[in-house]
Amino acid sequence: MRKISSFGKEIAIGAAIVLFIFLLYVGFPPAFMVMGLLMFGALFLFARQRGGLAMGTAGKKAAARKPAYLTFEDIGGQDQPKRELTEALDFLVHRDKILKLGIRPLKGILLTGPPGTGKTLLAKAAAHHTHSAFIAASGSEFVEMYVGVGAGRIRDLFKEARQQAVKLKRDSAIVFIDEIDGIGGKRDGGQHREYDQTLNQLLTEMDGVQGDESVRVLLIAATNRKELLDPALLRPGRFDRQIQVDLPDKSGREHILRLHARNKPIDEGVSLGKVAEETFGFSGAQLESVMNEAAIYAMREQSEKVQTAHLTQAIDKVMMGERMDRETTREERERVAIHELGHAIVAEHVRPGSVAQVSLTPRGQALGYVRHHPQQDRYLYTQTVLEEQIMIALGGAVAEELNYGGRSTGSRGDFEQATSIVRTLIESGMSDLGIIHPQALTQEQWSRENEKILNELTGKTRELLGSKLETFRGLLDILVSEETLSGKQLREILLKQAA
Ligand SMILES: Nc1ncnc2c1ncn2[C@@H]1O[C@H](COP(=O)(O)OP(=O)(O)OP(=O)(O)O)[C@@H](O)[C@H]1O
Ligand SMILES: [Zn+2]
Repeated sequence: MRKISSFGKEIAIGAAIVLFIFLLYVGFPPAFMVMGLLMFGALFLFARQRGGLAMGTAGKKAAARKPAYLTFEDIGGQDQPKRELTEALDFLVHRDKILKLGIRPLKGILLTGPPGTGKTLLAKAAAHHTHSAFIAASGSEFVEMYVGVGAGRIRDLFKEARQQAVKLKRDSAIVFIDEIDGIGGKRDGGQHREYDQTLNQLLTEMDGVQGDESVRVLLIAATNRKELLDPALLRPGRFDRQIQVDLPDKSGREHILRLHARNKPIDEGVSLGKVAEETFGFSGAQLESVMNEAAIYAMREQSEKVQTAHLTQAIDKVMMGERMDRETTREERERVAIHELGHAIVAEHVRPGSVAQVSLTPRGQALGYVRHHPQQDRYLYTQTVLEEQIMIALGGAVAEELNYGGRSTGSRGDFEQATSIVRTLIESGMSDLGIIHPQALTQEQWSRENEKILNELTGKTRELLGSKLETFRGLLDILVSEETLSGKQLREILLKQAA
């Protein structure tokens, strides 16, 4: 919350306390105490409202978020992004040195990666690290119908950042814009002017032509769809640094869980390392939910500590999302469709002609499925074949992640399948461990290798599907309305898109 609103709140609280003391002092009957309480409430609301009204539109949502006080130590995992970010920030910290050497000052840092991985946290920590003022907004706040409004808001945002820095006696400010693709997406020919103006204003602010050099403004932006960004934004002098923020690996997950367990009584029997193992593919935000939900389960059972069972329940709940025995909505069907298309597109890519049908009809536990042409029984599998199978299995979750930023329960069976193929790879000596006796492998070695292989193949799958996001749209419409898509249809559309 910014100065103005906390100031108002202080007045309100102060006034209420004075009133209370007064009432106590004169010994009024209880009815007056009730009145005092009511007045306290009214004053409090008034102060809040005043604080809100006094804020600019662009800054309002930003100010509703938490303040910037957060350090890199409060962020779990993400060692590489943290390192890259602090290196980049040195340019801001050692400003004089940089100027002396004639190095072009850093204008922007782009954080890319799936939602909930801590991009916002990194930006806040960056502000703390560089003693900068911090102001945040989301790209979606600038999308307006009227020409010039979005551009004006960008101008206000940067102005506000500079003013705040002056007020806090800082010589730099960090502006954080989440979902930058909302403003800086590719301009394809027919785009209307409003959009161009907003982006142009952003570029102008980044170039810093307004000359007030007493405060340096650094833009940190985040997106989970970098491929949609206008190339103008990616030119040197704009986002000079691009930092990939991925889903946390196992040790990262454990670190994040630990951070979110800090304020909770955890039973000695709980192994957060185990929880980390069971949450492959979870984002930091999902892990935070797991800890929170577990504490809620503990409370419900009137347990004083969070126990393993609570955590297990919480993992299930977070995986399931909101979905619980009710009819599927269009939204859900779209999600299932995206998931199944992920499997199908990877399958067609690694084994052309192999998909027989993609269907959204629930079958058994699954809400959708991909049917493959029967393959000849194989007795020998090469490493490539096994890796392709793993990629097909991962395709569903990766497609969801690329299109929605998160995963769902739908992928649980897929991960089990992927893991069991990984086991085959390792046990037949096709992993980096070489030829080993399976029994000689410790649990730790096993899961490290498993994680490594899965991460690598997830990356490959992501690359493959990431280049086909357009195709998803077209296929999605057909699949959701028809509920099935034949292998032939799929191949035709894939070919057309590739042409
Ligand atoms: N690395 C992490 N360490 C600790 N907590 C994390 C981490 N990543 C995410 N979280 C938790 O998830 C919440 C959301 O993270 P954050 O807003 O930084 O994600 P984001 O990458 O900016 O996502 P989005 O793109 O959806 O805005 C945080 O407030 C925090 O509770
Ligand atoms: Zn699946």
